[in-house]
Amino acid sequence: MAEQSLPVADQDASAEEKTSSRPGVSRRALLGTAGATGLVLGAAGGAAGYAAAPAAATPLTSVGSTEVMFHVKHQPGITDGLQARGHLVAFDLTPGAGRKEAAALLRRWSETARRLMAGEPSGSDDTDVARDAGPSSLTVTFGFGHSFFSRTGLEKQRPVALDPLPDFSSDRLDKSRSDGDLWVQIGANDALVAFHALRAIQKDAGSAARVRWQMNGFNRTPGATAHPMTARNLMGQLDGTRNPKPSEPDFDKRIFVPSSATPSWMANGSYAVVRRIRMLLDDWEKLSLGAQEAVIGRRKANGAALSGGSETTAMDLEKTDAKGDLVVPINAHARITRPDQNGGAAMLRRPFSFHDGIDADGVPDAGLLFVCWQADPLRGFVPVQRKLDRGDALSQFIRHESSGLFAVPGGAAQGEYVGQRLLEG
Ligand SMILES: C=CC1=C(C)c2cc3[nH]c(cc4nc(cc5[nH]c(cc1n2)c(C)c5CCC(=O)O)C(CCC(=O)O)=C4C)c(C)c3C=C
Ligand SMILES: [Fe+2]
Repeated sequence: MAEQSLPVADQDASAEEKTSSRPGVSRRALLGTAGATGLVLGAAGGAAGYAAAPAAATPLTSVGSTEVMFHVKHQPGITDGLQARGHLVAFDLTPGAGRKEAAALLRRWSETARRLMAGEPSGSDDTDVARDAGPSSLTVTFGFGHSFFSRTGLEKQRPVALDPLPDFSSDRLDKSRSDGDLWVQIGANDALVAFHALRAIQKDAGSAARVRWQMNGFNRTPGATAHPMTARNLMGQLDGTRNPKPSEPDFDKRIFVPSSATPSWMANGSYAVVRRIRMLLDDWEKLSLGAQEAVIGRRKANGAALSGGSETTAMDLEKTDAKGDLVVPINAHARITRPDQNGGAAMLRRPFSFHDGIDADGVPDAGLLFVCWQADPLRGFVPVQRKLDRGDALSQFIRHESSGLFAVPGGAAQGEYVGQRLLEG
């Protein structure tokens, strides 16, 4: 079976350098031995953690002790495994705030993210909400929206790839919950750790920026299953099976901006497309199992293609049944989204599910916070969404309600803040 939608430490050789379970215990060792319930005494609770903590540090499992590094080549939160809790927040700079204020904000945010990802308090005014929980695989990721560049007088530095996405006929977008000058993605395997980071990031914004929209999501808790599995979405499908893997030779080329790219501040960065996609669950749940499987082209139980085999068996696009009909229908979602059906277009999907209660008309406000990563949206999300727009069996069960496109620069080097090369270049 594929890993939890995204490759975790065991699949991604470089992940070992990006995560650690202190003290001196690698994440891989923990997963392989004690697993998610393995105790790590004193991790993140001692000298490196809450400085004012009592002498006896809280024992942590590997879930709590796992730390994702902040100073890495690509920002955290892109290739890391799906986290149990997530917050997506867009900010607009306040009137009067420009490049100088934005630079100071990114400097503050980067320092807060570094500290919290290491399991340290955010500062002297820390609220203690994340006390005892360790870093819990917290990641904080920062991006810039199209409007950021005119607000800060940096139009010449705006990448062409950040041009607004085209309109899609199936879009039902709420502009107030779309776009934004700045975007922050927070993920953690502990809900309190994620909330704590969200509050710290919001407080850091001070008078420089205010929240434009916020969305909250979740995934299965890592460690809930004995072996890592591809995650399920709220329609019950295994979602993420065919995500590109870091071990594949063209992974970096597909997902990350090359170091030689222009503008140079985007070297090693990526572009995030964010869509709040409502699932029309009342309609979906009325379908028979067979009809649901035909919509996707894969089995619900194990994610295998309808042409046979297991989750990882290649889909046979030509296979027909006794009547001569294609066993993977021509409009099946998993058929028409494939790179080989879209001129090679590929993306790394790293979503969170959401559930914001029940609407006035009694239907669940639930679905997918679809976040996908690519080196260029015109060779990733755009052609695939155009194809889906023309005839995806899934389209009558979903509704795209908001949209954002953000330029996410490469990771900050030691002593640097995220976006410094843009803001001070
Ligand atoms: C434009 C990109 C995509 C949108 C929007 C999208 C929405 C969406 N997808 C599912 C469920 C599944 N998607 C699956 C595969 C899949 N989907 C996309 C792209 C978009 N999906 C791609 C590129 C792929 C992989 C294609 C391939 O390479 O084979 C699957 C099958 C399992 C898997 O590979 O992940 C499911 C299930 C939902 C529910 C949804 C909107 C709510
Ligand atoms: Fe999909």
